[in-house]
Amino acid sequence: MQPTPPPPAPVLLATRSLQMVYGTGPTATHALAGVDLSIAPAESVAIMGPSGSGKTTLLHCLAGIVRPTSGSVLWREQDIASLKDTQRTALRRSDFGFVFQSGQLLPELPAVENAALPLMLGGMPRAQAVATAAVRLGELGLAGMEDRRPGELSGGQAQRVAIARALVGSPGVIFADEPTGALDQTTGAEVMAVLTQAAARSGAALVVVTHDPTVARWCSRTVAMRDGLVSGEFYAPAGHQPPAPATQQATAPSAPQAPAPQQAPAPQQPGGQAR
Ligand SMILES: Nc1ncnc2c1ncn2[C@@H]1O[C@H](COP(=O)(O)OP(=O)(O)OP(=O)(O)O)[C@@H](O)[C@H]1O
Repeated sequence: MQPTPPPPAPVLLATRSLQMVYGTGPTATHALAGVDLSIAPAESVAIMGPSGSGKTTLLHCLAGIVRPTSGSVLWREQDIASLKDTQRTALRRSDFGFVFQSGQLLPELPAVENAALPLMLGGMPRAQAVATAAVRLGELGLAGMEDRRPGELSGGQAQRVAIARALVGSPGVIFADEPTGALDQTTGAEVMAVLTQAAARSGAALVVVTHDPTVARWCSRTVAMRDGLVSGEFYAPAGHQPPAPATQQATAPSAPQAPAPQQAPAPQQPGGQAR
């Protein structure tokens, strides 16, 4: 008797035959050459690859920041590549969160207002938005720092504010482009601990573009890119737990105690479960 195949994993976000060409004629750059990718709800996916392989272009297409040349981007089965710019902007505000490398906070606003911005832009009254953002900051270990301006925060604290801002509207997915790129290794590990735990707690999927294999190890899957195509996928073993943060203070106070570290497969090395 044949065993019953497992049910297909649910899909939150997907690309189908995704192509992105910058420019025309002989100078055209084929940044994405036909990418098929499916991301499940609450999954964490790292996108790695050499410089110029198309990682950021893929992230921008997934997030509806740019419109692909051809192919589709399916968000909850809706093709967002065919939406008008105003519709994609509204979708980004309501359903997506973003964390970038650095410099993303408004320097004149206190931390809590930076974190509250997506809610205020969505029409929530200021007092309610600020109160909601303050709760998020507290969850991420920033209680007492609500009134500090970005210039009064460390790089790691500023990234926590950015993570709070990304999560404040309870998005279905968070996109992070080199979120630790401006940080040292220890602070970067702390930020990845906070980011992955906070995304998991809120049930959001996470898509991280990174050059750094130690960042990718925080994710349950690594997608390798080369020349605008997916060249391999590596899954962390079942029960994968990310590496323990460098210090216990690295985790948000409300986060569960990190279990003993269990090594995820190094991306792009034999031993990972390529599919
Ligand atoms: N706006 C643009 N106009 C023209 N070409 C672009 C544009 N953005 C990206 N490209 C080109 O598309 C290709 C893929 O770029 P992309 O930034 O997606 O790669 P990447 O893997 O993220 O690179 P990196 O790791 O260096 O950030 C590169 O050849 C790049 O030069």
